[in-house]
Amino acid sequence: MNDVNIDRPKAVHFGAGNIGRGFIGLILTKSGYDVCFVTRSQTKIEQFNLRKEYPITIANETKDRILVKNVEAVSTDDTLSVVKKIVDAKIITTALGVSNLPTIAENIALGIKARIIKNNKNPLHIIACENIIGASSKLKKYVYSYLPASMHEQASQFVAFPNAAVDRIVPVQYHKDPLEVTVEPYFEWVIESSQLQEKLPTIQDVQFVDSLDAYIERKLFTVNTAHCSAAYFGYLKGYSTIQEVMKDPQLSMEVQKVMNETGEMLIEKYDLDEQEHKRYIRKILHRFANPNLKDKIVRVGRSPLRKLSINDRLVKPTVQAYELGMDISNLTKAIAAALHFDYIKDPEAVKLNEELEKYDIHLVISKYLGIPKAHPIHEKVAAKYKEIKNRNLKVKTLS
Ligand SMILES: NC(=O)C1=CN([C@@H]2O[C@H](COP(=O)(O)OP(=O)(O)OC[C@H]3O[C@@H](n4cnc5c(N)ncnc54)[C@H](O)[C@@H]3O)[C@@H](O)[C@H]2O)C=CC1
Ligand SMILES: O=P(O)(O)OC[C@H]1O[C@](O)(CO)[C@@H](O)[C@@H]1O
Repeated sequence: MNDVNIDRPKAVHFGAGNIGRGFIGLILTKSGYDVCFVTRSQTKIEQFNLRKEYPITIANETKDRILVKNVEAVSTDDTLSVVKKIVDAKIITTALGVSNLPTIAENIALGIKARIIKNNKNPLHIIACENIIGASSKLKKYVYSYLPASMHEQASQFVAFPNAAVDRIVPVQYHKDPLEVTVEPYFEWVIESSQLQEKLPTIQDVQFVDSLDAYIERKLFTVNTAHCSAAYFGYLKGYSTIQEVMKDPQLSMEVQKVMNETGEMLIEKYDLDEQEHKRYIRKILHRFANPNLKDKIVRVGRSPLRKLSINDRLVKPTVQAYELGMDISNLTKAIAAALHFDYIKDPEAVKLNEELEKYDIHLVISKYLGIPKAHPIHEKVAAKYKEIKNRNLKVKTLS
C-alpha cells in the first residue's frame, strides 16, 4: 500500500471508469503522479481510499498483472474536496464520455477561481481524453462559462486545455473487485503541444505533437470508424461480441473495406505513408480480434446518434472521402447499419428508432446526420438503409 506523498506531482482525474482506471490512471502514476479520481461511485471511493492501489490485467497471452499505486478518490458531489484537489494539481484529465463534460465544468471553474484567489499561478493542464475532435477545447468553453469574465484573462495565463487523442480498448468489466480492470496491450496517447503552458507536464509514453489534426483523424476515422462498423454489422447478424464479428470472414472483410475507404482519404489529406497506414489497419484488425478480450457489440455501438452526428466517426470521413471523389460504398453501408441499431437498453438507439417510426428515413438523415436531401450521400445512405430493412423483413417473413 502507498500513501499520497507531498513531494510527488498531483493529478486529478474525472471518471473512474474503464479508460480512467485502465489507461489514464496507469500512465499518470507510472509518470510519478499521485492520482485522485473524482467519481460518482461510493464503493469505488471507499476501495481507492482504503487500498490506495488497484490491479490491471493486460489481455495478452500471459495475462500480465500491474498494480497501480498512489491513488485515492473523492466524490464528484463533494465540491469542496474536488476544489482542494484542483488547487494542488499540475494536471487534470477526464474520461467520462463527451456528453458528461458539462457536469464537471463548474467544479473545475471553482478550482481555477480558488487558485486565482490564492495567487497560485503554477501551470495547470486540463486534458479531456474523450473520443471526439477537440474535446479539451469543448471542456474549456463549459469551464469558462462558469468563470466570471474578469477572470478569463488571468486563467488563460496559467491554465491550458491541450487537445488529445487516446487509444486503448477497454471493454466493460466483470470482476468481483470494483477497481480491477482488464485492458488490451496496445495504447496510444497523443497531446497537442502547441496549446501547452510553458512548462510541459512530464507524462511517460505520451507523444507530444505540434498539431493534432492528423493524429486525431487518423485514430478516430480508422480505429473508431471501423470499431463501430464492426459493431453495427455484427448487430445486424445477431452476434454479441466484436470478437465473434472478427471471426466471421465476410464481416471482417467488410470492416477492413471501411478502413480502406477512410484510409484512402486520410493518406490523401495528410500525405500519410501508404504502407505504414496499411500496417496500421492490419494492427487494428488484430486488436479487434484479440481473443483475450470479450468486448460487447452494444458497448462499441453505444450512443448511435452521437456516432452518426456530422462531425463524428461515420459521416465526417464519408463526406471528406466523397469530396475527394473516392469510393464510399462501404462507409455508407456502415452508416445504414448504424441506423438499424435498435438495442433497447441504449437510450440513443431507442430515440433513433422512435424517430424512424415517427418520420421517414430522409428526415432522420437530414436532422441527425446533418446531410441535406439534395446531397448525393443522402440518397446513397437512404437506399442502403432501405435495402437492409427489406432484407430483414424478408428474413422475418421466412422464419
Ligand atoms: N473504453 C474504451 O475503450 C475507450 C474509451 N474512450 C473514451 O473515454 C471516455 C470514457 O469511456 P469509458 O471509460 O469506456 O466509459 P465508462 O462508462 O467506463 O467510464 C466513464 C465514467 O465516468 C463517470 N462519470 C460520468 N459523469 C461523471 C461526473 N460528473 N463525475 C465523475 N464521474 C463521472 C461514469 O460514472 C463512469 O464511471 C469516453 O469518452 C470514451 O469515448 C476512448 C478510447 C477507448
Ligand atoms: O466510447 P465511444 O465513443 O462510444 O466508442 C466506443 C469505443 O471505441 C473505442 O475507442 C475504440 O474503438 C473503444 O474502445 C470505445 O470505447
